[in-house]
Amino acid sequence: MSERRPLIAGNWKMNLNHLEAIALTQKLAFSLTEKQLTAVEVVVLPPFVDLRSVQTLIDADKLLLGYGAQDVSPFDSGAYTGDVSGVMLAKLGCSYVVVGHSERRQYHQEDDAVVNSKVKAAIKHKITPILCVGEGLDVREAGAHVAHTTAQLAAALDGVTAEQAAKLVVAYEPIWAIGTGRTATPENAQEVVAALRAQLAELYGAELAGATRVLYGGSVKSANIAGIMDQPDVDGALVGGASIDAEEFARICRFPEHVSV
Ligand SMILES: O=C[C@H](O)COP(=O)(O)O
Repeated sequence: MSERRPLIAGNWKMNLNHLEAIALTQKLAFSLTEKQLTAVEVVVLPPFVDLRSVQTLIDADKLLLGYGAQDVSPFDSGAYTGDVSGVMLAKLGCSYVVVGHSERRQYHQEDDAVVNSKVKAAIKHKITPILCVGEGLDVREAGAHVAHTTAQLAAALDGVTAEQAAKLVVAYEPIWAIGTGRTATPENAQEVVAALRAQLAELYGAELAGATRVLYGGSVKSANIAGIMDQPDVDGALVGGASIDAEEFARICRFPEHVSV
């Protein structure tokens, strides 16, 4: 495993109301020891309407859990019905925000330019973007997955300086593996994650690339996390479906043997 601190982030997607969010957060906190939560950074990414409840619980009980949002507006304020700004997320203490998720790209027509503007909005408000890239099955079958994902990464970071990119987290999520139960093999994940790191090195130099955490996402479960984490360039996971089951998510977060107690 690399020296980069592993990060396991649970993207709840459009699941759980604020009461269910409180129950899940409590259960998760009680399922993991301080040692485990120190060795591995564990972050929850609830829907917007749950954020205040999750924040209140984590702050009041000083839980060793991070939290963030699933989306951010490119705008700071104004007549943008339905948007939630980085200003608002920062006020709620969010440390992370997912940007460029394939579900946003697919269902909300977010193209590279929109993703780029959201990355910049997050950085402006000192919220770490978890920048998602990933290829569809057609691209994978055509053997163009590395070119596709590295191009997505470069486009999302257009105009972002090395200083601004210093805390960036990247997530490789092959679309064909999301919610399908069809996980990429650890070798599939390593190939693309290593290429993304090489792209970061090209953009910002080897030091920043070596310090940036790159996650894998797509049907991650307790049964496959160890093989994925064994890959030298994979620093953690962005977990969807399995993250709304507290026990299963805790098992995923306990993956390294040395923090199994
Ligand atoms: O953001 C998380 C990913 O889309 C993975 O979702 P999944 O674990 O349900 O496949």
